[in-house]
Amino acid sequence: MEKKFKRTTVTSALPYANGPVHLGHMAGVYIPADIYVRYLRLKKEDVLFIGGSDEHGVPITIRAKKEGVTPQDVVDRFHNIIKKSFEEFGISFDVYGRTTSKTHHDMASKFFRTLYDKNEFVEQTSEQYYDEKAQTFLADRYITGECPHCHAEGAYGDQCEKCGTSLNPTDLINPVSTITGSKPVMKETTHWYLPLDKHEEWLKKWILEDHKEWRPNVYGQCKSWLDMGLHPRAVSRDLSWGIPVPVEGAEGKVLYVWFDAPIGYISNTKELLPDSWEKWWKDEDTRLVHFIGKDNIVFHCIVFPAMLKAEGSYILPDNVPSNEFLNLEGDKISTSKNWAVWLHEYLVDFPGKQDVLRYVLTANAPETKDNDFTWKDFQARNNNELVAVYGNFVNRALVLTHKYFEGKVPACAELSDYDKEVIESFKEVKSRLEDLLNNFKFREGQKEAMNLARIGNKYLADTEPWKLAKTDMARVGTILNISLQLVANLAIAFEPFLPSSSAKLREMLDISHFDWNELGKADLLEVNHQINKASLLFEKIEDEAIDAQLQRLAKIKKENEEANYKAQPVKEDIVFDEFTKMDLRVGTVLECIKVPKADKLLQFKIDDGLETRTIVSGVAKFYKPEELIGKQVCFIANLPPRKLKGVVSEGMILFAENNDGSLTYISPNKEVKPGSQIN
Ligand SMILES: Nc1ncnc2c1ncn2[C@@H]1O[C@H](COP(=O)(O)OP(=O)(O)OP(=O)(O)O)[C@@H](O)[C@H]1O
Ligand SMILES: [Zn+2]
Repeated sequence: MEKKFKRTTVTSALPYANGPVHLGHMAGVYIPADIYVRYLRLKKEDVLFIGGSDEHGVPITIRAKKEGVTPQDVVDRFHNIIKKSFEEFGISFDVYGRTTSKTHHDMASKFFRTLYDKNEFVEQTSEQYYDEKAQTFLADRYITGECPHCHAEGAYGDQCEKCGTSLNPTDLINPVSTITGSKPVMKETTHWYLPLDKHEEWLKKWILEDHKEWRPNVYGQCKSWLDMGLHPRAVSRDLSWGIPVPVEGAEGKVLYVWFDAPIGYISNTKELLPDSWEKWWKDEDTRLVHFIGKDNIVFHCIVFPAMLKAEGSYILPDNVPSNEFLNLEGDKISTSKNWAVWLHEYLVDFPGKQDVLRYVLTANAPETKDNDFTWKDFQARNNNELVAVYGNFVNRALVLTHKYFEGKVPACAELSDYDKEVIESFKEVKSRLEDLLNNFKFREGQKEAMNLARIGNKYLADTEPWKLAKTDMARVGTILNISLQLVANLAIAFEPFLPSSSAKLREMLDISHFDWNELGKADLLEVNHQINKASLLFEKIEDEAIDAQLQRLAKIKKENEEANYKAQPVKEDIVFDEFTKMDLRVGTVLECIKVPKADKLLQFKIDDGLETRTIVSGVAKFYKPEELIGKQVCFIANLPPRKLKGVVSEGMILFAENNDGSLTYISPNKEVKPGSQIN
């Protein structure tokens, strides 16, 4: 039997304070967590929603060094940007803390010390990479090299971003220090390890047997980690930015960021509730739920539970509803490549449209597999669903009420069978929606809410009250009463998903509050209740706004291609004779025309010093024919003639191909006699 809990602690992954938050973060973690929490609050359950910034770790120190500021400056800046974005999008944290707070330093330090004193760590001395120039060990992102799995260059000491494999610095091929660029040496250092292998037994039972209800993606990832066998994991690092290891003789060592970050959930709870935080973390009647993205599954399902268990006084998570990843226009979202839609920038371009983004990101949430965000889909969902279905229905119901009944809720006359059917159909929404939300199925849940508006639109289209106004006002009253009850139901059903639209709707209905328990009822608005004027809930998004976004992304893509350009590797050696066999010459372009019926081809007449020869080249995309007349070009003179689209080409003009694929002709930098040889 399912356990009945007294309260729920909901955590959402601590965003790393090394950049602002983007669409992927919202779709993966914060919107689903917020929907869930709002839903529980509406049901009047006891719930705490914990958030905060993750402010330690190497990428922050690397950024600080690059910008010539302190790590504290970096995290202060991004903590504030991130916190503000969450507020603007209605992510309703009870507390939003940070891991640089004193409360957290004390909490994490104490946690480590407890495990240390209980002998839950193993201490190991091993040889690790050390940068002699910078006089420092090279943890995580301070070291880079070739990935041993996919052989991509630039893999980091903790992970290859290309293939996603997590790595140890010693796995890297040809490692170099990212601080000085020098080749590191091996040097002995001592660290503390959490022996996950000792926890394997109970973790297997707890996850694989007792939590079969976890999402298949989460369960599957855990199973594959457990099947591979767990190994001790270092929980300290030789770094200066972080929480000092609270053990004598551990100078210059800090807690590994993945050890301290999840403890941040606990610290932030304590920050909010200094005296009563413990019941949210230690009482068996508390249900703990972690919202995260898929790259955090192992930490929340295996490492953090092992830490909690080792400590001994904490509860374990009841569920970890992790999402897969959201991509952007077909490519992986990446902070370092600026391939993202940043929340604060979105609001500059689409002011007041927080709920539109919430809607689209939930409609398209990566709940079972990776999904793609596209601006065209964003526009279509806004225009065809929010505007045409939800907004349209609300607007029609309210406007007609004002038109025929001066904005007063009309009474119901006798109900037709069809009216009764419609009322029945929205009665069922509550249990269906609850079932979906209880099981973290937010996409389907939102569809269910939207279905109320579809029912409403169909009801108005079928009953056509505007045609009855001259003949049967009592019937018009009935139809509008039912429609307005549906509108009130929409305000409740959408409350967890689109909170600001629901607030707007309540304002239009002049009702300050609805109870979740009222969802599905057909008597939410009393007869004669005066409603306010209708205003638009959603507005159409035009093509220009979408084109501007697509252009911005195209520009970023181009800049990334430029930045990542690398020349092709050199071809295999040839023998010198083969080179001398090639007859390379300079010629002067006498004529140049487009080849008829061939988009790509230009036909040249070249003075080669002996005669006039015809050469065809596929460069019509890059040059207008007249631009090339009179220019000197280089060509291969001794290729056998070849027919191209009906024209015989006697040789090949040489072009340099740029990284974007464009072609540029090669010319001697001073005029030479036509036919001059290139040696
Ligand atoms: N594209 C995405 N889709 C879904 N979830 C994501 C995405 N990107 C990040 N997340 C999740 O958001 C949470 C916070 O992310 P975090 O701040 O650690 O950034 P990150 O994973 O380093 O992302 P990035 O490299 O884009 O900055 C994590 O749980 C992570 O799994
Ligand atoms: Zn790789």
